[in-house]
Amino acid sequence: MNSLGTIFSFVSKDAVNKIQIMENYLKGESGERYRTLQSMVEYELSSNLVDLTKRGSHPDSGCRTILRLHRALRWLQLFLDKLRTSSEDSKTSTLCAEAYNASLANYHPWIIRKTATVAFLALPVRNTFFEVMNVGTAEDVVDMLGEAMPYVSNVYDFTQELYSQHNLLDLP
Ligand SMILES: CCCCCCCCCCCCC/C=C/[C@@H](O)[C@H](COP(=O)(O)O)NC(=O)CCCCCCCCCCCCCCC
Repeated sequence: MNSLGTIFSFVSKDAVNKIQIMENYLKGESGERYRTLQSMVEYELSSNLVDLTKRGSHPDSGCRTILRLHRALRWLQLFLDKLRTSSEDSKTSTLCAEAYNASLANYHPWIIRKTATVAFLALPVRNTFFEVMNVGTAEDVVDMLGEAMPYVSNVYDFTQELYSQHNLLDLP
């Protein structure tokens, strides 16, 4: 992200902030409960640590923080798949915007959507983007993405199922 330029700092700042929230829970006195998604959900729900309908005394619960990152993982899943199946002359900005509009955009206010759309325009063409990813040739990247995709999908599907069971997919 950082190698893509400061224009994406508003994205990585938010992601880093949310990861920091989860790391703090893991280091906290109930750290044990945050070792798995299931135990986090059970612990926070049974201890009333989640704002279920509107943001209140638990604005940064583990459940809502993971949900925000889970939605971003959906964007990443779509974006990586488009990268993997795109042609040489595809524009990363288009692939990124299509993935964003089909996922995260639905949860962001107008101003974030506009900022993100402008930021995407700064993305390099596909092969330059692959060089930035520093994984090797375009073929190496496509192979690596093909290997990584099942893991990304497994994590996404597992979280989606767990959150859907506990009706946590719309946390404020
Ligand atoms: C490769 C270029 C990366 C472009 C990133 C596309 C995602 C654009 C996200 C724009 C939103 C960022 C601003 C944050 C807004 C937050 O309000 C919003 C809601 O949280 P809140 O309810 O606490 O406020 N936050 C979120 O939706 C979470 C955003 C987290 C984005 C993480 C993106 C990770 C990107 C990983 C890059 C991998 C590059 C690909 C390499 C093969």
